[in-house]
Amino acid sequence: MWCSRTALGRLRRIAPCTVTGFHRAMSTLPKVYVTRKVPPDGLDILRESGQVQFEMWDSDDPVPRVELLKKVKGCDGILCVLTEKIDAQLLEAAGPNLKVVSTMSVGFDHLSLDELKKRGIRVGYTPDVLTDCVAELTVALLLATSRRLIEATHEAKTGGWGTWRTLWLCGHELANSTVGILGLGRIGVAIAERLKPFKVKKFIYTDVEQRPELANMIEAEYVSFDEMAKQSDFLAVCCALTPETHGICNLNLFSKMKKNAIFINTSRGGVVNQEDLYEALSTGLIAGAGLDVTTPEPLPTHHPLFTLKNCVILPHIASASYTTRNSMSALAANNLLAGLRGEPMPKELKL
Ligand SMILES: O=C(O)[C@H](O)CO
Repeated sequence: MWCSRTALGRLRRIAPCTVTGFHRAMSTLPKVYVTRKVPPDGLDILRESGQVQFEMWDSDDPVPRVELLKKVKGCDGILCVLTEKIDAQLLEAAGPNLKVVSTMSVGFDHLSLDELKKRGIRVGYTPDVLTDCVAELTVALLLATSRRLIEATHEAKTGGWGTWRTLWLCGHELANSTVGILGLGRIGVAIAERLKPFKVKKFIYTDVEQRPELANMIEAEYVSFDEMAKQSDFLAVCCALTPETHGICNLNLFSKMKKNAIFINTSRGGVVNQEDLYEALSTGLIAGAGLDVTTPEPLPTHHPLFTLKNCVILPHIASASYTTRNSMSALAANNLLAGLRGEPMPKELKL
């Protein structure tokens, strides 16, 4: 069902539509496929633009690949989320009309950038609008891990709470600590800004190159990867997943970290070697880990990491606030429409 504005545009959900004269009149509008039921703000923008006709996979679950390959055929634009692999096979299936791919995510490791570039397809993504939300969740996860909140509520609920004990459920505090940031960007800065009032002593960061402008905002010192491992009491991973960062958090890193260190990852699961992390956590190389992202997602419930009390695992919810998810969907829609008009996108990925 292909939908546009006016009568159909007023529908909050995309209801199945029958082919009518109205649809035939729309048939010259650029065709867009939306790969998931995205939050309403973005859908309203698409409908009210009058600029496109679009079809949406109207579900919270991912569109099956076979269906996706069928649906993108002949499309001018695709609005996707991070579970859809936009690779050579999909771009071939879409065909030569495809001009814009707009992802409702700041991460773009699901997009084959080389293949997109080769075909001159422009790419929109959604940085900035999720920075506060992701930073907030990162701090929550860090505290939940370092102060053992999940273990503590479990003990309270299940009869483990006996008398007050001097070292029971002790964790590690932020006051006077050194916080390391692996990959300093907007999100790393926002995390540091939130952690500063907890009386953190020092922020350090490492990256492929120094980022003086961002670092100055939080008075962070640039250090080598090894120094970051050695000095950090808390280490927050904020880098994008690229071939260079794939598996970068491995035994080499964990074995250099302090025994009281807390490792936090809200970027992508692929930056972590999970077997090595399991070893580090289970042998006491580091004190704890908080993960919002894993490989794969969802992480199977029988995965060894779930057996560890010192590992807190969340189901990729860092940007999950109503406000942020709506802003992401609105930005993704606006990127798509601008790209199809041949104008600069509000947030375009430079390929
Ligand atoms: O890449 C992103 O946008 C996050 O991982 C999900 O919000």
